[in-house]
Amino acid sequence: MTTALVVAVDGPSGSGKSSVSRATARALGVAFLDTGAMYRAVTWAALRAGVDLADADAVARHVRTVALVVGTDPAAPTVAAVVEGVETDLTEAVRTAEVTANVSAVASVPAVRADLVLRQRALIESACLAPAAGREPGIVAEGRDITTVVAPEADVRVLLTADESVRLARRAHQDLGAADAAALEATRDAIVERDRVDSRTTSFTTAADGVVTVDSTHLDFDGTVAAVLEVVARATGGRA
Ligand SMILES: Nc1ncnc2c1ncn2[C@@H]1O[C@H](COP(=O)(O)OP(=O)(O)OP(=O)(O)O)[C@@H](O)[C@H]1O
Ligand SMILES: Nc1ccn([C@H]2C[C@H](O)[C@@H](COP(=O)(O)O)O2)c(=O)n1
Repeated sequence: MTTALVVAVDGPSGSGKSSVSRATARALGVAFLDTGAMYRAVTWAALRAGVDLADADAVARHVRTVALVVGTDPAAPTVAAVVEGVETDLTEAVRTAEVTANVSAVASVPAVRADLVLRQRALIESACLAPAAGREPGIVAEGRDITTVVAPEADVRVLLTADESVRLARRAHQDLGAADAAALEATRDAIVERDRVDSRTTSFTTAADGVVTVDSTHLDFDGTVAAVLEVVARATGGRA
C-alpha cells in the first residue's frame, strides 16, 4: 500500500469503536486516532484548572490553551497534555469516572468542537503525509463525528453499531467485571444518559449517506474486525 488510507469510524458508547478501530489499524499497518481521548484530555485539564463547565466561553478559552500530545501508535495509543510546561501522560487519567461524567459538557461546546476538529484533521494529515517509521501512510480515526465532520472525505466510512442491551453488557463487563447488580445498573444508566446528551451535538446512531453500517450485535470481537476490514477491502478495491 503506498497511497494514504483514511478510515473513519463512528458509533455510540460500547459499540466497540475504540477496540475494533485499533485492531483494524494494526491489521492495516496504519495509525490509530481515538478522538474521544482528546475530548477527555481537555476535560481533565478544565477540571484541574477549576473552570466552570457551565460557562461555555470559559471552557472554550481554556481548551484553546491546552497543548495536547496524541500518540497514534495502534499498539500503544496515548494522550498527554503540557501542564505547567511539563508533558503529562493522561492515558489512564482520562478514564476516571470524574472525567467520564463531565466530558459531554465540554464536548457540547461548539467552539471546543471547532478547535478539536482542526487538531484531529492535522493528526490525520500527518499520519498520511509523514507516517511513523515502519507504518503505512494512513489512519483509522474513531469517534462520534469522524464520518460526518472531521473526515467526510475519508476513503472508508463506517458506522459501528450494536443493540443497546449488547453494548451495555459489553461496557459493564469491561468496567465492572463481576460487580453487583446495582453497580451494573448504575453503569447502564450513566452510559444511556451520556449517549443521550452526546447525541444532541453529534449524529452517531444513523449512517450518513455513503457510510457503511457494521452491526456487531451477533458478531464476536474478531468477527467485527473482519467485517470492518472487509468494508475497507471493498471500498479500496483490495489496495489496502
Ligand atoms: N464485537 C464484539 N464482541 C464482543 N465484545 C466486543 C466487541 N466489540 C467490542 N467489544 C468489547 O466491548 C467493550 C467496549 O468496547 P470499546 O471500548 O471499544 O467501545 P467504544 O465504542 O469505544 O465505547 P466508548 O465510546 O464508551 O469508549 C470492550 O471491552 C471491547 O473489547
Ligand atoms: N469525535 C468525538 C469523540 C468523542 N466525543 C465525546 C463524546 C463522549 O462522551 C466523549 C468521550 O468519548 P469516548 O472516549 O467515550 O469515545 O467525547 C465527541 O463528542 N466527539
